[in-house]
Amino acid sequence: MAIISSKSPAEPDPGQGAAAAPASEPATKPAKPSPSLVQQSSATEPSSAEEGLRPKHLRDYIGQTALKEVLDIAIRAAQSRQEPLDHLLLYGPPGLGKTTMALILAAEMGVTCKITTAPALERPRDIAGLLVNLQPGDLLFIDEIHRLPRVTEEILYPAMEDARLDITIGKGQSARTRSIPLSPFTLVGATTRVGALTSPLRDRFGLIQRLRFYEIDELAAIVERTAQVLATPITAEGATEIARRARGTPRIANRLLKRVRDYVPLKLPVRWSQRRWQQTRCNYSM
Ligand SMILES: Nc1ncnc2c1ncn2[C@@H]1O[C@H](COP(=O)(O)OP(=O)(O)OP(=O)(O)O)[C@@H](O)[C@H]1O
Ligand SMILES: [Mg+2]
Repeated sequence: MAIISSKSPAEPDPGQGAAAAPASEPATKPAKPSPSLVQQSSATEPSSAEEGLRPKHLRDYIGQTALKEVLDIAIRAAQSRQEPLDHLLLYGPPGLGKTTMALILAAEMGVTCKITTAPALERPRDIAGLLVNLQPGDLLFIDEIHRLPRVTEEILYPAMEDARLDITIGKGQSARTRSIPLSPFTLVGATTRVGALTSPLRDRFGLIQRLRFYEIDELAAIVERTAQVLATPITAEGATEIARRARGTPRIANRLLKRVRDYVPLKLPVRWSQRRWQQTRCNYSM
């Protein structure tokens, strides 16, 4: 997976951020995170086509009933205690909604979601820079967390457990460790390979949740919702036909819907325009 990059005008030049430091430099100078390491979620500006299709609230997230129940309780408990949500590990095959759920959790908690991916956190100072810049309650989402380098992972241990960043100053016998307090935060890790996580890292997550493949009726509901977002008329039978071919995966269902949307107006133009007309009549109660 490519490193996420979203540079806003206010952000520093990538050449001056953490990513520009020499690879041998130890975690002594946590810097402002480079925009190539972190992306901030935005409810108003979808950064890609997929982004715009993501449900924004737990109530719009279709299926995964058991997961939603667990997270709903966790959210309400954290809010009543005015604490950040417990660290959460989401695992399951690609395209089932892990990133979507992380963004929803941040929205439900009313906090900022900072998104990064494990391969972007090569050096200790990459993760250190991210951690020290977190605001109280922020949600840090690390995708492909099973790919974290060992040295980065070890920095996360005290950060997750005690909201503390331990940094080593100097080398060899003169090396000293200094602790910097961090803002309390929530780490959400996502992985398709939970078995590849080390147990010290896995054990530091308060919640470990698996995403399951979706049932046909759930996928059909997702297709209907996506069709609505894309302003594409679709029948219940059509949504079910797409759902049947989606291999239990919302991303595949949405992709198939987009292909059907391209195909129908070209191959079945008359029926398409009739349906469009009916839909318009319906919308405006003509
Ligand atoms: N429960 C859901 N309800 C509605 N849409 C969903 C749901 N789950 C996933 N989607 C849609 O499927 C697409 C893929 O979801 P997402 O990117 O969250 O998957 P992922 O598990 O993070 O995949 P990967 O492992 O490849 O990173 C999104 O565009 C989202 O709109
Ligand atoms: Mg994802």
